[in-house]
Amino acid sequence: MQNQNDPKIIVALDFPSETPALELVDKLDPAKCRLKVGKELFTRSGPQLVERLQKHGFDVFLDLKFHDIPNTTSAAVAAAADLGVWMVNVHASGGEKMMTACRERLEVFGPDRPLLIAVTVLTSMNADDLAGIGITDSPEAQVSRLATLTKNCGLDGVVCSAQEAPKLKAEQGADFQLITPGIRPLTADKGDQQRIMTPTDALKAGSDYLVIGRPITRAADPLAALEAIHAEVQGL
Ligand SMILES: O=c1ccn([C@@H]2O[C@H](COP(=O)(O)O)[C@@H](O)[C@H]2O)c(=O)[nH]1
Repeated sequence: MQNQNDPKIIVALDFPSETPALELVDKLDPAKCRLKVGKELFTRSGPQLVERLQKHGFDVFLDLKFHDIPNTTSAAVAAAADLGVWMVNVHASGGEKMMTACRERLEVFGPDRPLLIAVTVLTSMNADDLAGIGITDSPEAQVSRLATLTKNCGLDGVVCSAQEAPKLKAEQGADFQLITPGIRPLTADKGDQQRIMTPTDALKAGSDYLVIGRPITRAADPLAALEAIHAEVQGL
């Protein structure tokens, strides 16, 4: 069930175990943020933790970025739907057949199905990284191509950098959801992210949801860091 407040900030719970994750979650308000469970925490703590977070009232984005053959991937998104998550994702580079199979598999879950989105180009990648895997187009062009494929397969949106948001909103329309990691307040470390934007600029550029991890979770006072971002974007 979707959070009626529709908070735009998704806190990435990238922790090595559920103890520090729950320590932070206990201080958070589900009216003000959603939570993302990714590969590390899910591999450690599994579906039980996701259920626990949901019982606390949080919408959960299960960020496992499935990438496999259509039969395997569609079964995995159905398992995520059974778990009751708000959002689940696959890699767009898995292609048309895989994404279509996933979308079709979720139809039986009706209107309460999770949002199904596809990762375009990881925000940690720049043009050189793309060239390294044989893609000579710019990240922006590759993101556009994969977003068009994703929309044609009937998915709800993509993971991209906020830098690509204006182009994608123009090309794919306002309803196509843009979930943007690589969010960095001005004072935050870039870390391994390449295509970054501040929370304010990202929302102004057309991001629907901001995925924010280390600027909150590694802050000396994570709650204060989240509150500062929340205050910054309030009313945008
Ligand atoms: O392209 C992508 C797709 C997913 N992510 C995930 O988002 C968070 C970002 O965390 P930060 O600490 O704010 O960098 C992380 O869980 C990634 O797995 C991404 O960064 N880029």
